[in-house]
Amino acid sequence: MTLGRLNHVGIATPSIDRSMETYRQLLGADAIGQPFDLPTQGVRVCFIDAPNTQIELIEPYDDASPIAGFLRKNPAGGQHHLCFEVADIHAAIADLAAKGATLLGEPRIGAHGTPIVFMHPRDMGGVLVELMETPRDEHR
Ligand SMILES: CC[C@@H](C(=O)O)C(=O)SCCNC(=O)CCNC(=O)[C@H](O)C(C)(C)COP(=O)(O)OP(=O)(O)OC[C@H]1O[C@@H](n2cnc3c(N)ncnc32)[C@H](O)[C@@H]1OP(=O)(O)O
Ligand SMILES: [Co+2]
Repeated sequence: MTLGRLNHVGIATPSIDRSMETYRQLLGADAIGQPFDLPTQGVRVCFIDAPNTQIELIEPYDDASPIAGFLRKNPAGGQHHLCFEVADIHAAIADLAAKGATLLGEPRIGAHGTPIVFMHPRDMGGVLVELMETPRDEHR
């Protein structure tokens, strides 16, 4: 596999509404999307566009959400994951498995409508990494 673009930085928050306001007021963010639910991933999501990447605000959708677990340990929220693009998610998974990395489950459709998969943080120096297949019309 080849490392692709940094697609987004995932930020866990107990309140998307409050976080949107913080990014708007303190950082001058002016391209803030509408929040939407993604029950299959257990999250409510809102994207903020920065010039070179996106911030993904994520709030738990329910108590079973991975973000609910994260917030129990970090009640104020915080940096949760980095998401890098890959050209072919199945090729990336095969390559990583051959290198002994642990993938967290099967690929699922993520917030950008393409398959995503997560790597265990212990393989990446304590950083939770999401791999996302680049949308077809954005291959470069
Ligand atoms: C919006 C949709 C989608 C997109 O399209 O972009 C998303 O981004 S969805 C985002 C939410 N989904 C996920 O996070 C799915 C993958 N995550 C998981 O499977 C789990 O959260 C986990 C990473 C396996 C951890 O879950 P769990 O084992 O239940 O929690 P523990 O608290 O026991 O943690 C075990 C171990 O991992 C460390 N950890 C947990 N979360 C993180 C994190 N975000 N970053 C870095 N490290 C993390 C935790 O500290 C434990 O470490 P040790 O104590 O050293 O064992
Ligand atoms: Co993400």
